[in-house]
Amino acid sequence: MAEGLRSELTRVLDFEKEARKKLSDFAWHFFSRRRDAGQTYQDNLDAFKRYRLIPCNLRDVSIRDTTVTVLGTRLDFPIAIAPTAMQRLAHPDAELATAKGAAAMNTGMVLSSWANLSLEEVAEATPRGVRWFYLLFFKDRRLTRHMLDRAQRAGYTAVVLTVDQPSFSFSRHEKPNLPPVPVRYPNAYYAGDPVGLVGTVEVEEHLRATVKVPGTWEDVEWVRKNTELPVVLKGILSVEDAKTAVQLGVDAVYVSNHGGRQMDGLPATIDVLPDIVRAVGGKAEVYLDGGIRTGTDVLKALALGARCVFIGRPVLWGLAHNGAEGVQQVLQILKDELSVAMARAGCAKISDIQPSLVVHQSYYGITTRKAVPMSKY
Ligand SMILES: Cc1cc2nc3c(=O)[nH]c(=O)nc-3n(C[C@H](O)[C@H](O)[C@H](O)COP(=O)(O)O)c2cc1C
Ligand SMILES: CCCCCCC(=O)C(=O)O
Repeated sequence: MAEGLRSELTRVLDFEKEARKKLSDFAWHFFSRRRDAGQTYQDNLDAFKRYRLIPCNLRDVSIRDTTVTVLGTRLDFPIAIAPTAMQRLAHPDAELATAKGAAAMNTGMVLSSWANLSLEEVAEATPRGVRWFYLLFFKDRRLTRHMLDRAQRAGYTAVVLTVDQPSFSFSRHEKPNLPPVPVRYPNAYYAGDPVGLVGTVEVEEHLRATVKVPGTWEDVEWVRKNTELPVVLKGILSVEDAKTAVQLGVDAVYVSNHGGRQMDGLPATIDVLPDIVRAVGGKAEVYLDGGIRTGTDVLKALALGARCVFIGRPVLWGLAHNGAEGVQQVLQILKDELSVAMARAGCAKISDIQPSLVVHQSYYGITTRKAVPMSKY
């Protein structure tokens, strides 16, 4: 671990415990939230353990190179930050701290449209960072275009469209998921007010009127044709969707089940990854998130065809623990663990990580059945 980042917390899950101590009840429950019984959330974690690693020994792995190129940009390691809403709930520096932590590690960050700071504020604080922007679908396409232009002008280098949210928690049939205190969403608001929205009722009304749910393939096509930025589709789980995405010319397919927050009963992302990689057939980059907590999780995802993985909650735990430095610590732990795992697996560089490194436990006749705990959330 880099000097200055020494900590008693040596594993990513240590940060979860620390975050619990620091976060308000609302923030803790919002971040931990999982849909219904939490089966998908839990399966994201358990599924990684169902894959076994078969190392190749006696190779020279004394020097490891974890660098990777993602959408043409070089990252020091293939672990980046997934978009997560409302980071002010974790730390007063909110998305600024996350961006600084990512930039310090030379990896990428996706800024959420539900960020509490404007995309320009985040960009100004980390001019050399690698930043992508998660864009909402808006009913008014002039607003979509306005946000695309803002993101590009501020130096964001890709647009991420989240396609697994055909409804939001603020839709009428669900309990609102908005914080009890006034918040700013300067990237979700229009009408030229730079402060953004405050107040729960106002937010809900505005969002119902403005945000287009569900987005459709037509919206994806429109965005692709109306921006020079590469387009990433986040939330793909089916082969059919992956094929359509490729046909529409998207640049990357991002396998995600929204960390189990959107719908329960979905498969673990690592389990669907090989089929998606096959369907994409090298015509777009493939990413994955959901349940990544260790370097061996990352190694398995890369072996099964992901070019890069993203982490959601672990970053929020690091942020809650210690702002930008906490985010950096979480990333450093995963980077170090990946490097060690690569050495033990016989891989000196990322391209040495091949599918033959991973075998599903069913190959050995092992069929673990684990009870799914009922969620407390
Ligand atoms: C508190 C929270 C807020 C999130 N907000 C967004 C969001 O604004 N947009 C989005 O596409 N995904 C959002 N996600 C999903 C993450 O991008 C990611 O898919 C998920 O957290 C990955 O699982 P992990 O937390 O196990 O790493 C959110 C997740 C959490 C935990
Ligand atoms: C009104 C704000 C809704 C934010 C939804 C963010 C999200 O994707 C999540 O999983 O939470």
